[in-house]
Amino acid sequence: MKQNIILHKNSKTVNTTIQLTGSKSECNRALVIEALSQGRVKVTNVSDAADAVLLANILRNQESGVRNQEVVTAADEPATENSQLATEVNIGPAGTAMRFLTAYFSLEPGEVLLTGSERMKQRPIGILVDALRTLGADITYAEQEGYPPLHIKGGFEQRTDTVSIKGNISSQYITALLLIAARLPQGLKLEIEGELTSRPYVEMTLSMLQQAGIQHEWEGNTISIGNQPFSETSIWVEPDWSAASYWYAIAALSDEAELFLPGLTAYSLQGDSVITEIMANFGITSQFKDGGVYLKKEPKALGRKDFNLIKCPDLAQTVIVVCAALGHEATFTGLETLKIKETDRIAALQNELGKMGVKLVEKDEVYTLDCSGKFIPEKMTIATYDDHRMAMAFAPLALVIPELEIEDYMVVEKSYPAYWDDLQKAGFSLSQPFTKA
Ligand SMILES: O=C(O)C1=C[C@@H](OP(=O)(O)O)[C@@H](O)[C@H](O)C1
Ligand SMILES: C=C(OP(=O)(O)O)C(=O)O
Repeated sequence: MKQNIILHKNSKTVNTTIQLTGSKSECNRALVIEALSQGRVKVTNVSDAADAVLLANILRNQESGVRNQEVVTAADEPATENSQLATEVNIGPAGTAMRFLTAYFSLEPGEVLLTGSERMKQRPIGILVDALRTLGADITYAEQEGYPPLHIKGGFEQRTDTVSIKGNISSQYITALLLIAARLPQGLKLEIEGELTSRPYVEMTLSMLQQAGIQHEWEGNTISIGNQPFSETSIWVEPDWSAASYWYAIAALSDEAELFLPGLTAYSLQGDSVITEIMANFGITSQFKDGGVYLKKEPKALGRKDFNLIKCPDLAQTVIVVCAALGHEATFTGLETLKIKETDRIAALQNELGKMGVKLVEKDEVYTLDCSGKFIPEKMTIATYDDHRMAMAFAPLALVIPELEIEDYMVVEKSYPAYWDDLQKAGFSLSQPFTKA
């Protein structure tokens, strides 16, 4: 059952140490690499993020041939005595896992019906399916053309080594293909058409493959990976910088803040570590020492007004909510992909910021905050739209709004299950709303 939570924060001071769980993005890549490496690569510091835990269960249970799921017949192929049975794999709301597994199950022998939550069935996957079909994969749509669920008959014979793919919809399609590339008999030459969105995520993939012994070349718009073996190695998953962004937001909305986040380094594979630069504009200093990062709030006039978030879309809600709370009328670009994430994040932000009189106005793909009608309500209830980042990005508003209610608070489990416990540790008080019997 979906439940709400009410947040209060009396003092505007925070001073604590928060140990963040492993990065969902790094962990999901590492798990796929581990599975593809046939026992050579081991993942350590597996994330507590529900999406990563689910992916680990699916991939690590495969040897038994069970994949931890019920065996069903694919919807587009009624059961007959001769038809093969497909194993149903349900990845819920995990977009990254959906995309990575589409490539993975195309490669590995076996038949799978890969499905997810209702929202997952609205998140496009046609670009990836087309690319895999060009390579030779056998994938059919079990419901709507271009969207999950997918019926995948694995173990395809490779037809070509060269595939062209649009870069501006989701980098996850590109990562999915790169992850399996070294196991393709002919390797892969991936030509990226047009602009590449979320580029640091592709760089993260290539770096992690390199850690596992897989070499690549990236020349112009083409990434090439030859058929090659994985090395014996272990991959340690760094703490999650996207999760760290909520602590930067908390610091930005506090009067005094001193926080220590162990395990985070300046040389992260995660593009979201750019939160250190973004939040420097809000007076938050980041000092890397003792194997982690110290955040400190320093008095500073708000400067920067333009934020291009094309490389770090998961920071959009964090940064936009902080700007709204501070009445900082900034403009944002690079937000095009937000409409196909866990929810339409643009619409969700517009609705929820509207509850404090702030507008997020779009013109020619430039989004501007209009704070002219901004007010601070005594109580505000935030809808979260099955999106963990809506809950986590709005919670810091408890530092400015006396009573903040967050709907369906358990949604944070997707990437940061300990979020509410950590807020309590930082001095936020949490209570369940009174519900009539
Ligand atoms: O590869 C990844 O781990 C991710 C890539 C990004 O998606 P897009 O490439 O679709 O923007 C990001 O939003 C998502 O949370 C994680
Ligand atoms: C977009 C996200 O995740 P995914 O695409 O993996 O569902 C996210 O974590 O913000």
